[in-house]
Amino acid sequence: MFLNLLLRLKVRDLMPRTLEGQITMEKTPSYFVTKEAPARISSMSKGTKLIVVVRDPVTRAISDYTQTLSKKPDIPTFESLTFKNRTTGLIDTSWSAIQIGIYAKHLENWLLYFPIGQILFVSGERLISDPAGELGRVQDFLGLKRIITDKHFYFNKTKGFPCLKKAEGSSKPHCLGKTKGRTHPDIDQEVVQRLRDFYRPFNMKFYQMTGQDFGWD
Ligand SMILES: Nc1ncnc2c1ncn2[C@@H]1O[C@H](COP(=O)(O)OS(=O)(=O)O)[C@@H](OP(=O)(O)O)[C@H]1O
Repeated sequence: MFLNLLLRLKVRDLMPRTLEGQITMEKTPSYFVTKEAPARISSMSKGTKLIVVVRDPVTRAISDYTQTLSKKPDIPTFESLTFKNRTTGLIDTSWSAIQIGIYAKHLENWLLYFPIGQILFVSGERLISDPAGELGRVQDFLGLKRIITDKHFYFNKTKGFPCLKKAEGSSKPHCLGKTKGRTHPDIDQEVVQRLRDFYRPFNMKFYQMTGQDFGWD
């Protein structure tokens, strides 16, 4: 209880003051999967708008593994970490790369504290194929004028991703850094298929809960 209060005070202390006409934002990838986060955020401010970027959980798991591999090249293969028992095909749901992609389960936790309308789900896939469209949804959700449009983006062939025509406060184009948009290792297609089958029911539940079909199957 004391720790909870301390953490609340700390987060609030770290946040800048929000003046009239300003929005204060805070971003941490792990919030969505942190058990204590909904209660803490709700007790700090019930009206907080929440934005969650989600992508196909299978690609997400591979992306997560790619990130770990870049820091620890000696870890076991993705295939061996995926299974508790490869012969029976039992998936290791305690591996965080797998666990995080069970979005329906994490969302249930948030819905105990926030109405679904207070959460915007951004498609990670559309953020790449149509960044302006997806950011249009974000601006609408936040009650902002649609300032960021198609005009702000171009597709950078070398990077293989959309980039900004001009970075903030600069006249130069800007792409995200090297750690965003890495090449993923080739994963055994049988393992990928097994993971698709594993996530399907959770994805369906997630589509139902959010009223959005993310098209991951
Ligand atoms: N415009 C643009 N440029 C580069 N990358 C883009 C872009 N839009 C979305 N993405 C995808 O963002 C993925 C990296 O985001 P992260 O998962 O690291 O984000 S976070 O740190 O968890 O917030 C990253 O995942 P990987 O491809 O696995 O590297 C990208 O697919």
